[in-house]
Amino acid sequence: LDWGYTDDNGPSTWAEKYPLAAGARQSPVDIDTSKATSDNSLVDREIDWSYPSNCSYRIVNTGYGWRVDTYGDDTALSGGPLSEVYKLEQFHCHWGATNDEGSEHTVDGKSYAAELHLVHWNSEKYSSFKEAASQPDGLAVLGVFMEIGNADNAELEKIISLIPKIIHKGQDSQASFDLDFGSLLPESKHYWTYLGSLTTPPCNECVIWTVFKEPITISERQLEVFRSLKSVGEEDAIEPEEGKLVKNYRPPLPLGNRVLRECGP
Ligand SMILES: NS(O)(O)c1ccc(OCc2cn(-c3ccccc3)nn2)cc1
Ligand SMILES: [Zn+2]
Repeated sequence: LDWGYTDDNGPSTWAEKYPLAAGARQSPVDIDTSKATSDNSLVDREIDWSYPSNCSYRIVNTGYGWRVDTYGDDTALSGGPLSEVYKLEQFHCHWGATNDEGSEHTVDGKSYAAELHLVHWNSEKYSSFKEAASQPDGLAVLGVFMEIGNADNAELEKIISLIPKIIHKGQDSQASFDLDFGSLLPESKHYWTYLGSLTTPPCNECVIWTVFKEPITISERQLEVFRSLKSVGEEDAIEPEEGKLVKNYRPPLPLGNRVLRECGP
């Protein structure tokens, strides 16, 4: 792997091959709640999403985690900090080896056990995800914190049940399940928003981030399934315990002189 999350290819080494990783508009950041400024324009234009209740998906092991590719047709994200309508491209998750780490964004220094990212691209201004990913307003990512709860997350379970089919890097599985995205998002629409980047190489500074304040819950068992994914292909004959994707989060980068806005208490 030319980049990853181990000591020899992890976040502190990325800038060697991916110079954007050393930029001034990088993500994630620590959300210092005392620095957040509330902004009436965010309140006036409520963030709004519409996702289909059921459509076909492809889940893939990228070597860095699992990713569900949606075929963004009748999806739409607008309002809040966004000036155009964005389409859902994919969603994925970041987690840690233990439950006291794993999220990418932190809140006043606190980490959550995992963080879900719903990745959208500006289909009003650009003609593809890849084109949008090289523009400063190209992507809109919704970040949802995940904390450990007793109950399984029923919607996530539909995804987790497919993970045993994609244990090795490069494996994928086609599934058409009816996914209620609404329940992958918290009840409260309160959020923080700032301008940032992809949190993995090539670290393009193309993301308008919206991080919800309220976490959703996931069970310890479900998180363990995430950690059973491997970062190597089936053909890489290595020890069974080696190559496990036990963590895939980038620690926070400085907010610098960026504005951090919030909507809702
Ligand atoms: N973790 S996250 O939600 O920030 C996040 C979201 C999306 C990402 O896309 C990776 C990517 C970008 N490109 C790309 C290709 C051609 C041109 C430009 C970009 N290819 N793969 C990475 C991290
Ligand atoms: Zn992500």
